[in-house]
Amino acid sequence: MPEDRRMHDGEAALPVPVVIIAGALGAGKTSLINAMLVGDVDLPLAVIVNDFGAIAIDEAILSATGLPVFALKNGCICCSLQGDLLRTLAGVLSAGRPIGAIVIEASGVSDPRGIIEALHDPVLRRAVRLDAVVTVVDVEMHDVADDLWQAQVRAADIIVLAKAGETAAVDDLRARLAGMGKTLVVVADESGGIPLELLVGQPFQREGVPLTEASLISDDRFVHVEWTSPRPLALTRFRAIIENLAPRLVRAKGLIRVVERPGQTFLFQLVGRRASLLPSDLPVEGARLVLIGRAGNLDAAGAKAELEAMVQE
Ligand SMILES: Nc1nc2c(ncn2[C@@H]2O[C@H](COP(=O)(O)OP(=O)(O)OP(=O)(O)O)[C@@H](O)[C@H]2O)c(=O)[nH]1
Repeated sequence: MPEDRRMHDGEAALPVPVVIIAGALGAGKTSLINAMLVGDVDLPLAVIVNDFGAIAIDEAILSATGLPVFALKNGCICCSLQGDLLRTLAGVLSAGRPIGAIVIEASGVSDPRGIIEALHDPVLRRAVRLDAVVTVVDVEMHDVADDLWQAQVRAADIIVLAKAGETAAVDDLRARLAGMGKTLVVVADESGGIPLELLVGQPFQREGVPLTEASLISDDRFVHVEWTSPRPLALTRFRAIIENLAPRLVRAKGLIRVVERPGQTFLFQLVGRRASLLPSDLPVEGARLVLIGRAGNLDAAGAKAELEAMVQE
């Protein structure tokens, strides 16, 4: 069981453990954190989440657990938001509530080395201690040739395999990861989680990650569309638009209401070609959507115009 780092009067505070959760867009990072938060955790946690855009879907999902969630929006914490991360961490630590550990969910476009570097801030290092860098890998959908995927894997102390279906696929992936020097590989349970004890308590020893401005993989290879509607959507029209855009989407998520089911919110998720629309208790007026694609492939303005036309019809 991780030690309790609550501050008591007159006691010097121990550094608060920090866990970074990294991984490709849609790999299963939020699901992993959600499963850990709703599990029987005997440690007061705070979560910092880096949604890619201003429409903070992950923040909404994780806030539903009732635990304190702090969002970093409009950028990527590994590069443009490093200063925001440090300010947010300072804010979490000085908020006056007991904090046993801080979980940072990186955006799917983050190179974890930028976050690790930010945590080396000399002042912050007295207050926080990086215990583990976790990279979530989607067993079915990952691109081993992608340099961002490789950077995320190489930076990890522990790899969590999400969406593990066929044993053969898991075995193949384990072998590939072993070839990259990654042998601490855990398969997420049915809820998408792993025991928090694996991550917090004993910091992993890691070699310094050599990092230069030039070697950090920036987030400008992706473009995103953020779109809100005050009115519910026609489901058939929404489906047709998403099917049309899907070949150019890497990731999409959002909360929508549909005219066919008044009063019910749905959580829309798309990773690659796999989409789901599930009832949700999260509030939304009409729709809040984020679509992400590769720069040069997704026409962000065109996609937004299509969505806009849907509610004008
Ligand atoms: N079957 C299955 N689905 C999963 C698992 N983990 C995540 N998913 C689904 O995969 C989709 C993306 O999951 P998220 O947890 O939002 O992924 P993420 O890495 O946080 O996504 P971004 O923050 O957008 O990069 C959702 O539809 C999840 O329900 C898993 O272990 N098994």
